[in-house]
Amino acid sequence: MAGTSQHGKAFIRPKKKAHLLIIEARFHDDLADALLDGATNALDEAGATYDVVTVPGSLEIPAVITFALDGMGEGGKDYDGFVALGTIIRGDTYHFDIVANESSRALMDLSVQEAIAIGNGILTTENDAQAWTRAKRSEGDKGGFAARAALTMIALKEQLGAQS
Ligand SMILES: Nc1c(NC[C@H](O)[C@H](O)[C@H](O)CO)[nH]c(=O)[nH]c1=O
Ligand SMILES: CC(=O)[C@@H](O)COP(=O)(O)O
Repeated sequence: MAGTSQHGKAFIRPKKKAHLLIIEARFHDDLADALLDGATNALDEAGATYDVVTVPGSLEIPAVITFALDGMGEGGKDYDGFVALGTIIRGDTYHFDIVANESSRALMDLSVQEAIAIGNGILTTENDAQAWTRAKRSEGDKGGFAARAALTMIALKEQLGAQS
């Protein structure tokens, strides 16, 4: 099936027992369950631990990462990385482009400017069918992919010397 390759050899695991924050947008509830199932399964398999916070829509995800980063400087919980989960399905208006482009742009800005490990598991699809194919753990498992991507970025940060 097109678009669901897992690129398994690209994934590496951190040496440390990583603790991550999963931020899930539940705008599409059942799809959110499927993405979370994939992400938590991948982190469990890797021996990582995680907290989960829920937001209404994908546009809220990047700010939660900023809240967590601010909290880490103020005695809050430490996170080694972040997993963003959500589904954006095209509707009739330009809103799709706003939500899809701005959520990804903000995640990219955060990852580069703050040097943090983020796995982007926000689906942007034309319809429900495309979303389900990608969200299900038994099919595209994009939640699992995003979690493994976050772990890989944590490992690369370890290897390249930037300490969190
Ligand atoms: N249409 C979708 C949204 N829209 C909601 C926004 O993300 C946001 O919650 C709202 O504008 C309030 O700030 N979110 C998704 O995750 N998926 C969609 O398809
Ligand atoms: C993200 C979307 O496009 C969406 O859910 C909004 O739908 P619409 O553009 O029909 O208002």
